[in-house]
Amino acid sequence: METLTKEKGVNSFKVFMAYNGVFMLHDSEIYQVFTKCRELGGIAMVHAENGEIITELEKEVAKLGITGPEGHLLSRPEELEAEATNRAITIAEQSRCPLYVVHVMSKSAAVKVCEARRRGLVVFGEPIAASLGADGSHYFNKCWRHAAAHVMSPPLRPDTTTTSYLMDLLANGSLSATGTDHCTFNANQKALGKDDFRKIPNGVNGVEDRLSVIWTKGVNTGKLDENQFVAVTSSNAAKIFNIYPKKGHIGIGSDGDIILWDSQAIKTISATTHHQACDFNIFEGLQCQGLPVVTIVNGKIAFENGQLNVTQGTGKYLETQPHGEYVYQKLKKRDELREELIKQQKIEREPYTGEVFNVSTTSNGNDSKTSPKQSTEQPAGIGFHNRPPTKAGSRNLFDSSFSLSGDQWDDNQPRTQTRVRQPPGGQTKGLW
Ligand SMILES: NC(=O)NCCC(=O)O
Ligand SMILES: [Zn+2]
Repeated sequence: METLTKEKGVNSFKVFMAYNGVFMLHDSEIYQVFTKCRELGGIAMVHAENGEIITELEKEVAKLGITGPEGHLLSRPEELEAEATNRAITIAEQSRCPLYVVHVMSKSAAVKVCEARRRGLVVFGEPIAASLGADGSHYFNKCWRHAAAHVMSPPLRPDTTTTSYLMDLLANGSLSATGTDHCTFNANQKALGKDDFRKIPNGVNGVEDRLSVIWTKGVNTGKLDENQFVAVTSSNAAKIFNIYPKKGHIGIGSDGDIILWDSQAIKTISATTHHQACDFNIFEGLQCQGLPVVTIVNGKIAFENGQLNVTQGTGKYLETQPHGEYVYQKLKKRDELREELIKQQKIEREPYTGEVFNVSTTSNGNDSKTSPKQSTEQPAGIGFHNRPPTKAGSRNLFDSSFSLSGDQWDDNQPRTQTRVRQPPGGQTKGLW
């Protein structure tokens, strides 16, 4: 990560909480990535789904005889997206790392992003063209090819109000930018999973249609105004990833990447007319009003009159710098204040000078040495368990510190009786 940031112009890192056994990271690993990311001034990105539970649900669904694409949806309920989103936010908060949640697909995951932002955390949520323009009913389509073409993760949601809900959250600033997660496969590639939904390659289209889908579903419905459209499709992302105003802005000094937009132009999206090397389009049949009519890239016309005019190899790698102000300015200030606050909470004490006993409570790996030792110090013959500590060094939870007779392992150590004069619930004369 350090090499990428310092030498290769990379300022964001995506971690996966799904794809168990392949890309999935565990919480401690995510914490380490986020901590490093924060140290480098980068932005952590997350694919938020609970990969371990997905594996279990996949097995259950398959056991019930479901092999088709609907199994993909049934084993990835939106609660698993919301849980992981919340967990990623929690880890980001603890590591004080800015977080960008990619492909927000469900209402409940989006709500987790909203709640975090309401608490002032530096968290951004990105719905995509697919979650704003399509829904999960397609997984139940009778045609295998059709259903499989929609397989992506997290999946499209069967709740058909999800698309407009996510658009509302873009409009009120709770979600920040829109992406596509464009990752297409032809039917014969999706067919890897023809007998087992778990083997269908994940991914759908989005790049070509993103702007028209968002204009149609966002601006034409009165949810977004034109300026918000520009913000959520372009300038917000440029700010978050620290390439503004080179990108995301029209002005002197900015790159000549511009589209001319015709808000009245109409087209019906179809795989038969699109410009993508893919035999399916998840927006097939969607009538869009609002289209790019001319696309200018780096000052040159790349698309006009429905014709693409690009030369392979003219794209440029864009380096991104860490510690972008838009994301990091307030984080730096917060760090200063946090350090101050922690210092203020330090308590000056006289050092403890009494005796120190070994006890059975081991809470971390460092105590593992004392645990076997203390077990030999227990009074002999009273029948306590003597299990060694767990691999992680914690007390073995099967190892009780009590015996059936009521004896306790430290009965040989002196105890003092305590009279509680002001117990909760009122005074008593008895002993507690
Ligand atoms: N999203 C998806 O299904 N495919 C792309 C890989 C990923 O981000 O999960
Ligand atoms: Zn992903």
